[in-house]
Amino acid sequence: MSLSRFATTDLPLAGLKLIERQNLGDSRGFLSRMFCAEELAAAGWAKPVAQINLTMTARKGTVRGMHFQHPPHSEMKLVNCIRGAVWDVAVDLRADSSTYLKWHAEELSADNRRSLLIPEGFAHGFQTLTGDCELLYLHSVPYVPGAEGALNSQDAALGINWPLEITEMSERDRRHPYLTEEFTGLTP
Ligand SMILES: Cc1cn([C@H]2C[C@H](O)[C@@H](COP(=O)(O)OP(=O)(O)O[C@H]3O[C@H](C)C(=O)[C@H](O)[C@H]3O)O2)c(=O)[nH]c1=O
Repeated sequence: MSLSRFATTDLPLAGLKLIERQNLGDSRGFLSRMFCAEELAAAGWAKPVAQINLTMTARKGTVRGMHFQHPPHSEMKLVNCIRGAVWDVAVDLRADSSTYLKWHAEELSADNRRSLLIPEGFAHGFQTLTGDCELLYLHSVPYVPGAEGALNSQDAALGINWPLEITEMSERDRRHPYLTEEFTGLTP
């Protein structure tokens, strides 16, 4: 049996990866590995896990995001959906990237066991496709409130095509600024 517990797919934004967890099932149920430093180093996860967060979002159609941390607190995120299903979006904010301000989305769900490995320099957000969605985040650096940055998920300059009518968003997320020329991207 292969020791690999993950299938990794390169996505159109350099460094962004789709990680599919393998289930080892038997008559009792299954075992699924959520993280492996050695295997995921090959997919680009180059630091220890600094923090793990769990969020639950009750209402279908809710949007959270688009969040990032400013350098030097830029973070890698491994976003896992362990209950329900979400439309998970990463936006490339790397100032020197050929895909600067481009976004890519994947459907992550407890059933498809897919995760998004998001490199430093990206904003992240999602929309719930079901009720009671739980996301388990692995972060490569601690949460630094003063380093938080965000883009507005509705910004036409990003043009994110959210799949459902938006049913809920935090006031803080509603008020994130729209992009102006002053924003020139993130540099490490
Ligand atoms: C991110 C974070 C937040 N907090 C506190 C700050 C607020 O008092 C409260 C909720 O924070 P926020 O509204 O930013 O949480 P979300 O909007 O769900 O942010 C999450 O969703 C988007 C899509 C993401 O990508 C973030 O990484 C992820 O954490 O938790 C913490 O204490 N630690 C943390 O690591």
